Amino acid sequence: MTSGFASLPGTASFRLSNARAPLCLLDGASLAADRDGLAKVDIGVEHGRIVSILPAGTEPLEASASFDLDGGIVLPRLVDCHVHLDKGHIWPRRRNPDGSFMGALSNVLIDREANWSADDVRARMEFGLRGAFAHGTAAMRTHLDSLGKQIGISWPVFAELKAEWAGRIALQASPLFGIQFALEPGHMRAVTAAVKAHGDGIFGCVSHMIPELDAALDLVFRTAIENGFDLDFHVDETNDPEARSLENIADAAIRHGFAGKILCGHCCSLAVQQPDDEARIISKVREAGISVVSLPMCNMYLQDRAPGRTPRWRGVTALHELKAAGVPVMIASDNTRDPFYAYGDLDLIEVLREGTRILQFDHSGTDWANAVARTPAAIMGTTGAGVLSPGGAADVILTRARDWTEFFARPQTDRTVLVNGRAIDTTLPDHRELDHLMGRSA
Ligand SMILES: Nc1ccnc(=O)[nH]1
Repeated sequence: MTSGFASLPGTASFRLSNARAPLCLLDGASLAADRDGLAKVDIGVEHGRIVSILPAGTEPLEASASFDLDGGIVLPRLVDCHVHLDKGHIWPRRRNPDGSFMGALSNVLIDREANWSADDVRARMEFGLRGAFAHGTAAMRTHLDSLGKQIGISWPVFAELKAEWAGRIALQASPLFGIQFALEPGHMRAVTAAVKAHGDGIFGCVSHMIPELDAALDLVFRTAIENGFDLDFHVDETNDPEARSLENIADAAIRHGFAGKILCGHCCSLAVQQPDDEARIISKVREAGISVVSLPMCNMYLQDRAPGRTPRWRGVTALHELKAAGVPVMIASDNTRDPFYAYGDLDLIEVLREGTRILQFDHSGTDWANAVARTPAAIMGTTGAGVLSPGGAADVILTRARDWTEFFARPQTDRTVLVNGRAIDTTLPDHRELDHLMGRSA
């Protein structure tokens, strides 16, 4: 058992004193922030809930019932709105031979066909959930590969895990398949039935520039409207400027007067458009009420890769421009140790650190913590997650870092994670636990 650097009072009521918290993630308090956008606060906890957030030093402390953060940053537990738990950790048995997008797609397909039984999917998803929980994740949306026989395997496993993990991680799923399959009525019926039986009212697919794109999008939007689904798309994950399916999605949303939420992931090729095209597409995205999640670690891994050539592009979408236009923007983990991304551990502090470097969040405002907290919580409808608010659960990540440079300089592996006011075990699952599924021995 490890629970990080902080040893909290064992009482039902205590105070987290002299903490720094991002002002953008504090609700219900009027506070001043420093130049990093951090406010010095004392957080009162009673019976697992936050009862007060006051400027540090407002009320005298009883030393016995407080933990002094000594200026350390605290965050709410975080929200990961785009992951692939069903693919996670297959790398040892099915690598990506060249690190390319096509290499990822074809090797996942081979592994899925050969190995993705209910037991296999369950063990790997559970491994991912255990790590994410230990790192301090409160809510997560996973995509589930939804083609053929896999629909009947992965969705029931997902539903079981969602029930088992309720109260620890709020889990959602969205289906994943190439949009060409939207043209097959039998496929759409099967996926719709799986979402209705096991899902969370979220439907989606991967949009490509197929000739029938608009007709296929109409089928997807009609399915969503008939069933009251929100939508979640994988969009334009390529450096080909001809890939503008984001615009087709925005047009379809406007054409259908779609009232649900739409989350578009990746949108890489938006960053390689001519300025006029980029501005037009962003303005339609805004008008259509679409939110965008960038996946910086996976995008940098897969994009702009060619043998013997040094990459010149970071692979990420035009996230600053989208944000400036008023589009809700987020970042998330995406894949973990599978052919789409060889690394990763569902640690949103890593994602925020890498996102800060890859997307240069620094020098561009102090509210980027929203991108792994408040904004994805709103998109996922997980009320209360991703913010620190009086009345809310005392779900808090405690760190020793006093400003963003200390925070991002180190991986914060000594963090303490509170769930309902109690420190959880932050020991990570051992990769060896999956050896029996990988045909591997130590
Ligand atoms: N980046 C990704 C695209 C499609 N599927 C994945 O698992 N990951």
